[in-house]
Amino acid sequence: MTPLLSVRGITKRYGTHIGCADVSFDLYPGEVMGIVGESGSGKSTLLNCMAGQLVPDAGEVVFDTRANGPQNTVTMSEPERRMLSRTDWAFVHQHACDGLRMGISAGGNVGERLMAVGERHYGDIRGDAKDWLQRVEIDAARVDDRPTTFSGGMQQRLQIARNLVTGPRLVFMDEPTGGLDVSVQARLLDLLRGLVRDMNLSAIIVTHDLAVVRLLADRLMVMKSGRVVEAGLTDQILDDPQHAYSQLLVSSVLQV
Ligand SMILES: Nc1ncnc2c1ncn2[C@@H]1O[C@H](COP(=O)(O)OP(=O)(O)OP(=O)(O)O)[C@@H](O)[C@H]1O
Repeated sequence: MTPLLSVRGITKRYGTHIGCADVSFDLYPGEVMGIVGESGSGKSTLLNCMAGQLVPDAGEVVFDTRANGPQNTVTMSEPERRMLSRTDWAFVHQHACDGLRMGISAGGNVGERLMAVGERHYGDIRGDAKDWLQRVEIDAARVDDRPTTFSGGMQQRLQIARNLVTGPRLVFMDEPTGGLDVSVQARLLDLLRGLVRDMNLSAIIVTHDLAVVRLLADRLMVMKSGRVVEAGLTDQILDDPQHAYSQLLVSSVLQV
């Protein structure tokens, strides 16, 4: 099977400082990869390099495009990459305000992404937007309300609807449950798990929270100082971490 995403030797420096170094892995269709590590370990740098938001100093990110098969997204043209990020890719930010347009309605937020891929029929767009609001457990009657009137959990669910409405195949998530109350986090995780399964989504999830990866990720990469120190099946790493740093990470969480 062709990997959906093939990452080879991704390295990003900030001046002389290493953001991430020599990261390689394959992600297959329907697979969810978790990236964990302490603050400053390079998780966001790696995620942004993979999602085309940062240009790596070295390495390739090869994505199996629908139209032309595997393509290196690091060297593809900006318009091609932009089109990918509207169609096949989605990016869920930690702070919903970074992924939503707070000044337009909830329906507008979902509909905008449909229009970006060529949908023009107002009635269809509004209908799809309402359907998606319901799928993320937001009352369709709120379609004309602005996200500023929503709770933090609702804003995050709206961001997810906006991202998934165009049927992407790969979703990048940066701390999707960060900053939310524990009960709100649990509901969001349940929702995400259902959507990933129903849509057969592939996802890469950066998080501090091992409960998030335990629930969502098939595989895990543990990062420290910009490098991957351990990679493997999530349950295996969490139940029997091999690297001293992974052991510390797992035990420090268990003690909380
Ligand atoms: N714009 C930048 N300029 C200089 N150094 C940076 C920049 N962004 C990140 N770094 C450095 O690169 C390293 C990796 O940072 P990164 O944000 O990728 O880590 P992280 O694991 O995502 O951390 P966090 O969990 O706190 O978001 C850190 O040492 C950080 O200080």
